[in-house]
Parts: sequence; structure tokens; C-alpha cells
Amino acid sequence: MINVVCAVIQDDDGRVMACQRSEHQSHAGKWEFPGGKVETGEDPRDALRREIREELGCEIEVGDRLPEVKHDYGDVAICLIPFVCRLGEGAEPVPHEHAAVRWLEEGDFPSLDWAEADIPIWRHWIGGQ
Ligand SMILES: Nc1nc2c([nH]c(=O)n2[C@H]2C[C@H](O)[C@@H](COP(=O)(O)OP(=O)(O)OP(=O)(O)O)O2)c(=O)[nH]1
Repeated sequence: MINVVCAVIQDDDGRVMACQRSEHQSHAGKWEFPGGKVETGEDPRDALRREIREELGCEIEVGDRLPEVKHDYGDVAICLIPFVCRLGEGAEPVPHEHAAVRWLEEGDFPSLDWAEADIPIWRHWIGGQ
């Protein structure tokens, strides 16, 4: 089981960032929350800040941890650990690895083609709003 952290980044209007995986990644074309694998011995919040710097070139503030989701894709099983985040002061995210970035309102979530492990996360998010 691989530990993967992801960021539910909220803006001041309550919208949330979603990213589309690009052609050269696994799960190409699927939408996800930005993040990535936690390295051995790494603090999950540090891992998330590192991944967001790599993927979006900006700083985030990492807040509360949300319920994790364990999902077996067949070739790989992951434990996906979400955190509620905000962009850092003056941060301007630029997708370095993803094909696209969108800011979603509540009603937008069901219409995207999500990575399977992410579906319980946004359902929980919408349910809790
Ligand atoms: N970053 C991220 N990964 C996710 C999410 N949902 C989900 O199923 N995953 C999967 C995709 C990958 O199998 C794994 C995270 O790997 P990664 O983001 O470091 O991707 P990667 O391209 O470096 O890895 P790989 O799958 O190509 O080996 O978790 C999510 O919301 N965010």
C-alpha cells in the first residue's frame, strides 16, 4: 500500500482546485487533487508542500486532515490522505505536470471524470459543506 497525500485547495469563494492528469502519467485524463507519494520517513504535510511546489510551483498552507481513502487499482493499492489547504500569500499556481487545472464549485464535481480513489473525498467534501 502506497501512501499518497493530496491537497483540497480552497479559495476565498469556497471553490476547490482540481487537476487533470496528463498523457504521460498513469490514469491519464483523470481528474484528481494535486499531490503525490509520501517518501519513506517524510512527514505527510511536508510531502504535500513538496509535491505542490513541484507540480504547481507555489506554496500552500496545509490545514486539517480529512478521512483517508484506501483504493486498490489492481496494479497498485494506495492510501490517499487528503488535507484541506489554502494557497500561500501571493501564490499563483502554474501546472507543470498536469494537463489542466480548474476551480470547481460544488455542482461541478460530479461532471468530471475522477480518479476512482478521489470520489469519496469530494463526496465527503460536498457533504460537509
Ligand atoms: N497525486 C494524486 N495521486 C492520486 C490521486 N488519486 C489517485 O488515485 N492517485 C494515484 C495516482 C498514482 O497512482 C498515485 C500517486 O502518484 P503520483 O501522483 O506521485 O504519480 P506519478 O505519476 O509520479 O506516479 P505513477 O502512478 O505514474 O507511478 O496515486 C490524487 O488525488 N492525487
